[in-house]
Amino acid sequence: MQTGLNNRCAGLRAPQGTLIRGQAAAAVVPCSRPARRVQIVARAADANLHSGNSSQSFDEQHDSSSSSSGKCPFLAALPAPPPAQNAWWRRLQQLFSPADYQKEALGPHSVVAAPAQMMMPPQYVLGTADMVKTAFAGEAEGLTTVAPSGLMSSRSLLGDQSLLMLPEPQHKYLRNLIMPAFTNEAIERLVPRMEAVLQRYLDAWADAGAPVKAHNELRHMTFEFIVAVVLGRDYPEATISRLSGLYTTWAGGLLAWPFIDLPWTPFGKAVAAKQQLLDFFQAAVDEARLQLAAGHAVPGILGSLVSAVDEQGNRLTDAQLGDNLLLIMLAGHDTSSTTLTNVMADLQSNPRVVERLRQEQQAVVAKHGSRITGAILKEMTYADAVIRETLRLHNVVSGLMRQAAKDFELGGYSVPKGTVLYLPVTHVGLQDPRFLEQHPEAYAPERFMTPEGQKPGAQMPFGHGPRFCAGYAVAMAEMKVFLALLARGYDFDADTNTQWRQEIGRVPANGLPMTVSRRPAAVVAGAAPAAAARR
Ligand code: HEM
Repeated sequence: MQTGLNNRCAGLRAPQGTLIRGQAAAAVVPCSRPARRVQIVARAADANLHSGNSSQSFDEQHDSSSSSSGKCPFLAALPAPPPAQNAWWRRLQQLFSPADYQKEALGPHSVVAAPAQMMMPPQYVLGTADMVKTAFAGEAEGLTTVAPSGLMSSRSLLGDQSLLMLPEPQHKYLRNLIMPAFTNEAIERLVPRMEAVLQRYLDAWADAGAPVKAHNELRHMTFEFIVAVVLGRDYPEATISRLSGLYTTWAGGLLAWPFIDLPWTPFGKAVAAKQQLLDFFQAAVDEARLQLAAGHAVPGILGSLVSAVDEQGNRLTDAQLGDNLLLIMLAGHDTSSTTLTNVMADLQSNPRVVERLRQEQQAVVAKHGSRITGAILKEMTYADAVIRETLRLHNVVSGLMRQAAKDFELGGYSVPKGTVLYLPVTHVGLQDPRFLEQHPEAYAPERFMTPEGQKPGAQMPFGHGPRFCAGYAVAMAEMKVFLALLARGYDFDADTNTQWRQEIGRVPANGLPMTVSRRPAAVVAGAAPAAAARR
């Protein structure tokens, strides 16, 4: 399939008729260049896709239309967005309090230009869900591209073949090979393993007989979980600890300026940790390939990855597997653990929500027994809404970047090629028009249970478009299994009296001390009246 793009200079179209804070967003700009077709479906035969040569930039591969000398006169006549409402140094706030930064920068505007910084491309902050979605989706049409990370560390630590590093169409090609590992059927097979890992942690906390630091424990739990579901087997505790330590060192290197690769620098240590992780994955990949060749089913996400074949019969290379196993493990544990930490704090503050979670579990257990399957998870609509509500208020990925791959128009403003687009996912989620009249500051999972609330609306905690979170279904299954087991079998009491600081999402300064105890067996079977979490 080829998707054609009519390359008028109105490349990025805001939805027709959208009114953006009093300004009509042009749907089609009346300034045509000859239409140009953009190949967006990846085949191995496409330029160097399988060998993975991604050194050529997206622009070099695809765009010769919007050089500065050939600007569309219509676009040239459009204004630039108004300047951001806050001083340049307030951009630091982006790191510590992203939601406040996003709100202040935008003020009453739908899009603003962040203060210029020397040697840096211009940056626009987009303030409506429609604009943000259009920028995300524009990548599939060749109008935006993943923003180059300002961090030198990213490419060397994430690897050339990481989905996060690849522009289109290489990204799409690789994603098509990777995604079968994340289908509903693939996840269905993982549910028993998920349940076993999560149950073990809950039991250990109950057996501790003393408060555990929930945030740290949830990080361990989600790490062990992701190792188990990706590699499809259990490893001894010593191996998990070693891998977890290597991950911490490796991920720390992404921000370890100066990026000097010497054995004693944090960056050098991260490079060494990455190599050890890749060696570990390579051994698992070699073993999985042997099993596959011998006609055995290979478990876990790795099993699907080593089995994946493109239409020319190519399989994922060692580099593609290594870089993306690194990514899946990184993307798949701190995000979930931080979300679950926030869920625990939100539940602690809202006993009525705990009560309703328990009622849902009693109904599910009464209908299906205590076994959890993928189909049964779908019936846990309240647990689903709880996670969505926590992500609405305490989103982990607060903002994302894209870059204009050519000149285009957005909401009546010109966006020159190269402009970095900051997509303030948290801000637009908090401004979701569906909830503005419904106490948006309140914790109310029920808002996601109406037919209207079930639509995505302005909520994009997992992104949107071609790079939508690959592990979305795994993450939701993991968090729902955890909530189901918790509500069925345990009481908890968490100390939410703490400061929250911004890391990957907001994390509690006190680590969220939490006491866990088992509930009477009758409650698990759905016979006893549900009680709220102890306060
Ligand atoms: C609460 C949990 C999670 C949240 C909030 C989350 C959020 C996100 C977001 C916002 C993106 C889009 C990045 C972009 O557009 O540039 C993303 C991408 C990704 N996520 Fe997640 N994620 C979560 C869990 C997971 C899990 C459990 C896995 C793996 C099992 C995973 C694997 C990935 C991968 C591989 C990508 C890159 C996709 C691509 O570039 O095509 N994530 N995630």
